[in-house]
Amino acid sequence: MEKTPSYFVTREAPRRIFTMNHNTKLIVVVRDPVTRAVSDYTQTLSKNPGLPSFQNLVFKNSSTRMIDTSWSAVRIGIYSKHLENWLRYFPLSRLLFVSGERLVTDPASEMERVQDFLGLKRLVTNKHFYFNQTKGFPCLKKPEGSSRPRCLGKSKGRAHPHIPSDVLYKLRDFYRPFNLKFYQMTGQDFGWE
Ligand SMILES: Nc1ncnc2c1ncn2[C@@H]1O[C@H](COP(=O)(O)OS(=O)(=O)O)[C@@H](OP(=O)(O)O)[C@H]1O
Repeated sequence: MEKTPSYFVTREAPRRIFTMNHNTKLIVVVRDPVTRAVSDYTQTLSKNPGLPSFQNLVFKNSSTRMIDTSWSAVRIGIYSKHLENWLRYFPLSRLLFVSGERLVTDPASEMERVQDFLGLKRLVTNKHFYFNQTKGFPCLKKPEGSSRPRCLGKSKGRAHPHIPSDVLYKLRDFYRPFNLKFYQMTGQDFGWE
């Protein structure tokens, strides 16, 4: 097993992985691309506090308010475009799309889908998770090799900065057709508004 968020959006990755093993099963966690962009920005901001504001980066120029698709935080969320590249090499049945939202609201059922997809026994179930009020996310009750509960680290589930709502609307409008295309391609409605 191997993971990195960048595989899904790297042009050469499908061909390379297909050449390595054409039976590879691929699991992709996707979340609302607008929240994803803000999350991506938040992560970069944490490493570079002098970064311009989100609204400065998201538009090509502030008067036309055209979305800057060359900004990686925006580009990565155009899931339908990336999926097209993968479908040149892999049938849809080799890909599983996990909902990032349901991974938070109902991790056990998303983990069931993962285990079924991999042909594994459903060993990870509801009883392995609890909702940690302080973290604001589900955590593992008892990870393997430990008797203590474990949440993901500080860099997962960070507070996002406030982004003006008109900026978010613009971005939402931008993604809408790509999201619909993605729902059609995957046969899954992720419910991003
Ligand atoms: N259980 C649990 N605990 C904490 N965080 C959770 C959990 N489930 C999903 N998430 C969401 O995961 C987001 C971070 O994952 P990333 O994909 O950005 O990580 S990485 O790219 O592999 O570094 C992170 O995004 P941010 O909220 O923007 O920090 C979380 O929303």
